Amino acid sequence: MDTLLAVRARGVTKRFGDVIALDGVDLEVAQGRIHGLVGPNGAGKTTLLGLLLGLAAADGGSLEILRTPVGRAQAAPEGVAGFVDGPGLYPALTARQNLAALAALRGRDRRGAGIDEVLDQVGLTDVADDRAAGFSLGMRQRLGLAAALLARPRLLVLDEPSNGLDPAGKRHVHGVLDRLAADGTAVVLSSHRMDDLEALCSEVTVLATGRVVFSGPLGELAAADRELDYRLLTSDPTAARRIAAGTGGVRTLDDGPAARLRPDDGRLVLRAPLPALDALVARLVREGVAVRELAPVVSPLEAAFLALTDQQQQEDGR
Ligand SMILES: Nc1ncnc2c1ncn2[C@@H]1O[C@H](COP(=O)(O)OP(=O)(O)OP(=O)(O)O)[C@@H](O)[C@H]1O
Repeated sequence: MDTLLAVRARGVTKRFGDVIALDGVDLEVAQGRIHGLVGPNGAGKTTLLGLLLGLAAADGGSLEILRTPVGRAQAAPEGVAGFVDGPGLYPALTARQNLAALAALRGRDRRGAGIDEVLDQVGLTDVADDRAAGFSLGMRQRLGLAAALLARPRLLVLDEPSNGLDPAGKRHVHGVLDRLAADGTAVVLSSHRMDDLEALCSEVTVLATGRVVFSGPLGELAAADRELDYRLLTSDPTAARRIAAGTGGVRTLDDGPAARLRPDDGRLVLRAPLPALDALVARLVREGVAVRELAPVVSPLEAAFLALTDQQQQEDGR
């Protein structure tokens, strides 16, 4: 339903000279969703996030943010916050002073601005009076998130928010984003990490060379009928190879780039869609070959991502 959309982009284009950074991008993000933006380097993720933040204007197409049409003017509607290319901070100021300065810029009284609350939310209370200049990348990311939270956003836009975060920091930030989404805030974030996306997002948009090659629920991206590469360890590798060769839809990968995937321990590397793999396992068991290990070479999500983006880049001749 349109009324619940925080972002609605139709055919958005953005050029930098001869470079088409975004080429007819459609994007819909509903309130309360955490939407991941993924794609190879140069795919257009930062450019798109910048448009959502009002840091630049699109050259074509239409963009509605929080149900407000965004025209050529470079200003995001009230209720949008976040950062691209790392948060902008004053290194000489402490974490608390950075947030107070921001609150003052927004014309808010520092006591009523909720500075202590957002420092607590991102886990920076203990270093609130330390200068940002001494902060690690992960701490700067958290302070950037705190700055965005001060604005009480209904659309939060984050470029690589997990950059530099240790596992505990990542879990903390994920918790903050989950709670925001549960309260109805839409979050759009970019990431190169498939594990982050799987942990955080229910839906993703995959960009390649400025175009959307997939947009929808994560589960649909890792479709069951897609071919994946698997490593298979059995009690009898020779018999397993013979049986795999005789199972429709299963290919044994021994040559070319796949050879590097083959460990020297009797494991086979196979390429197959899930139904063919099921048939192979059933045949192995019937013929008395024990399956000791069967695992995808890369996660189904990563494989789907690589397949989609490779295909687009080949079509574009890149
Ligand atoms: N200010 C700019 N001037 C010129 N070209 C630009 C500018 N910003 C982006 N581009 C180009 O637009 C394309 C998309 O860049 P963008 O930074 O949006 O990609 P990205 O998906 O965020 O990449 P990465 O994963 O490396 O951050 C690239 O070809 C880039 O070189």
